[in-house]
Amino acid sequence: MDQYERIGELAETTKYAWPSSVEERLVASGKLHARERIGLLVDAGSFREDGLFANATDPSLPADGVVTGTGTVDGRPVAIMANDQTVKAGSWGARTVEKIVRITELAYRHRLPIIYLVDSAGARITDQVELFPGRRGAGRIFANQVRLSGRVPQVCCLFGPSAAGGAYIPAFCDVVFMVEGHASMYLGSPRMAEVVIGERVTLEEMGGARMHATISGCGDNLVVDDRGAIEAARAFLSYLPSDFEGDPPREEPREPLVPLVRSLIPDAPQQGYDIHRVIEGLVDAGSFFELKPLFAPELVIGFARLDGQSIGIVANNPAVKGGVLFVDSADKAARFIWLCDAFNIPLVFLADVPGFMIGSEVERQGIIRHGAKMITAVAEATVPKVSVIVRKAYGAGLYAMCGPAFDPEATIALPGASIAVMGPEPAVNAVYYRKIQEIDDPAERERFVAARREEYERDVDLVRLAADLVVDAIVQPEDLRSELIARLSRAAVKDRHFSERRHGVPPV
Ligand SMILES: CCC(=O)SCCNC(=O)CCNC(=O)[C@H](O)C(C)(C)COP(=O)(O)OP(=O)(O)OC[C@H]1O[C@@H](n2cnc3c(N)ncnc32)[C@H](O)[C@@H]1OP(=O)(O)O
Repeated sequence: MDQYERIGELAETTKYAWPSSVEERLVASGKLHARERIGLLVDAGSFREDGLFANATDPSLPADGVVTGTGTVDGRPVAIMANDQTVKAGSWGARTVEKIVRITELAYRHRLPIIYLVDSAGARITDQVELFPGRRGAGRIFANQVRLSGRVPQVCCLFGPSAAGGAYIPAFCDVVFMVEGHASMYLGSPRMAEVVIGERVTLEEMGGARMHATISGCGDNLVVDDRGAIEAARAFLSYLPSDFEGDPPREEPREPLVPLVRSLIPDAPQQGYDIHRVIEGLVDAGSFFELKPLFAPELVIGFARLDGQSIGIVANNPAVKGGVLFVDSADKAARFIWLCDAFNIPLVFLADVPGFMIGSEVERQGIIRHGAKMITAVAEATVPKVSVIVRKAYGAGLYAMCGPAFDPEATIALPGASIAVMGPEPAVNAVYYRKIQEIDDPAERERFVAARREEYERDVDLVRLAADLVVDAIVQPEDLRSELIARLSRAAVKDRHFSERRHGVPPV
């Protein structure tokens, strides 16, 4: 066998010579191999691999357990890292780490979105001296990811474990799609927790996909299988530019299937309704791509298209907990606003918010700090932003949903909207508490409260707010879509300078 043939054969065996036991395990688990995942992700024939022969002197470690390279997705170049779970559970040896470090550096230099296809046991414990502590050890992956953040999109599809150090790759990504039943993320495995801190929990309780998508917020969306994760990654990328200086791709405009009509929004401020119906009535048909739908669902975030242009939507959902803002909803909004602002995606806020939650439980959780984080993100966002008061915006909820003080291109109200420091009931109670207590006769007390309530509502009448230039326009529901399209297209030339400084010190 000459050198040409030898190299050809080595390349083939490195890529495809999986032992039959591996093949059987993959089929039984319903999982795909790293190379099959890449094949689904990129445009056919576009993948160019680096470091195929890493550790080629050890045939038990093909490519050292990771596939890296570049390809195109919908014609746009991307960088890819895919753990090979069939090689020592996708653990990272010294060459694995060097390959991951290199692909992150290439993504930085060439401004390529990077997709991490993760299925890994973390550091290869048996090789720790070579891979763990040095300048180009595993820590370098995370240092590079932090430098990439906001420069190019970073997407994680999580197909299996991402144990210990490996859990930080998803953590630094803009989005994490987790395959339900397979994906997990944890710093210490259940086995380790039992030994070290005496805790006995299942893998799902410790770091399963559903737990992270509903409770910790470390996962964004659950998907049913490997193909679903890849489809989600491709869809996510379709809303984003390739780097922080690019414009998001445009698509053909599509009218909503069912336009926004008044009857979708109940008049009574406390009555619940699903904000998804309002979103669907505004955006291009089928374009809403919700993120974190199971985490803090009282606030809805996601990408959509308006007249073919990518937008980010931040909307209160009165169908869940009345749309009140909590610690998690504030965090969810803040990170999404940062994402949109980093990648030039205009923001539309749909406010129907009674304010932030009150009570000792949320105070202990730091609701003030978390709320301030959301308000920081809103204030710092320099992309075009439009705030729509759908029905009500009370208290600091108005600020968090990009009220007039936060430089939206416009504050638009629907005709039934109200803006106030708080709802009428608590306001009357706050101001007249003692007087109300002093009235013994229940009927008289009711009359007194009703009269004060009427005075309060006169003060915050929408026409009065428009007369005082608090709102820029009052728009009928059926006209809101065209109003948003016109205002966002005119704001495209906006000066995005914010403040002379290195960076703020936000409350996080
Ligand atoms: C920066 C700090 C760090 O990242 S420290 C890394 C700590 N990592 C861990 O504690 C994870 C340990 N591994 C596991 O829990 C399991 O292997 C997981 C990931 C759940 C996968 O399980 P399963 O699919 O059943 O595979 P398996 O256990 O049979 O392993 C297959 C072969 O891979 C090996 N392996 C696994 N993990 C590591 C590792 N971290 N370092 C070195 N080798 C590892 C196993 O020993 C096994 O090897 P072999 O096939 O028996 O030769």
